[in-house]
Amino acid sequence: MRASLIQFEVRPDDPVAARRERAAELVRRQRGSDLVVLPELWPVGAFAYESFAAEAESLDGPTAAAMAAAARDAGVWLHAGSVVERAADGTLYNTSLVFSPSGELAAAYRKIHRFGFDKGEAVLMGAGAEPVTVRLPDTTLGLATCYDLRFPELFRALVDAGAQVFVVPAGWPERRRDHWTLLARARAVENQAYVLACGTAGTHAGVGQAGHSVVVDPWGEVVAQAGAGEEVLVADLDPARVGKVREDFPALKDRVLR
Ligand SMILES: O=C(O)CCC(=O)C(=O)O
Repeated sequence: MRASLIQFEVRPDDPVAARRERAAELVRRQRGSDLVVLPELWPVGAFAYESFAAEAESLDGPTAAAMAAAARDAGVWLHAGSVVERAADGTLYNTSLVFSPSGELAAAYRKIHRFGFDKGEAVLMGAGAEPVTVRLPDTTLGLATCYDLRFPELFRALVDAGAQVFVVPAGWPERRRDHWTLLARARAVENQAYVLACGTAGTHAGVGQAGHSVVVDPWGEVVAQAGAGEEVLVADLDPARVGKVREDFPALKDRVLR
């Protein structure tokens, strides 16, 4: 199973429409992959708080439409990263979208742990409530977004729901890059699952981005890792390896607290 992580650069001077077109074109170029992943809030920028309300869209808005078409054109499963969703009651959410190769919306996940403490996303957005998994032909994805990576209980809930591959779009800051790789590996080791962690490149809203998207296998080994700039990171996953690691070293069976 081939995964392509598009470590997109949110260029501050690009209008949202241009970012959308560029991202769609990058997805189309991944024909031959099974799963393509984009990062968190790439249409607006994860730290461009002042633009969240103006750029919010519904789940059949322009980004969803462009991503559905790109998934269909490329014939891939597409985790399209996240958008600022405006729900019917006006609440904003940081919502990840997954499309099937025929362009159907297969899943939407509202980020549960909002980042910013007393500002930014934490005050501008509502919190999601439901862990989300997505069944693919060969595996099951578990969805998490950026700051969620710090909350192992979410990943355990996803494992209990059958997840074998965690997909984590992010806009992780350069300042905490060490945490990014460390936490991605920790979530892989403790859950004996693949982690596909796809961040952004460049600087937007004055926040330098970590890049260094990473694919970690169920033993915690780094299979592939990007550099700092815009890049497509390609890695081959063996879905059978999850079952093999869980069978050979059955630590998940020794859980006591649920
Ligand atoms: O947890 C972190 O260090 C980064 C989190 C973050 O930037 C986010 O969730 O948008």
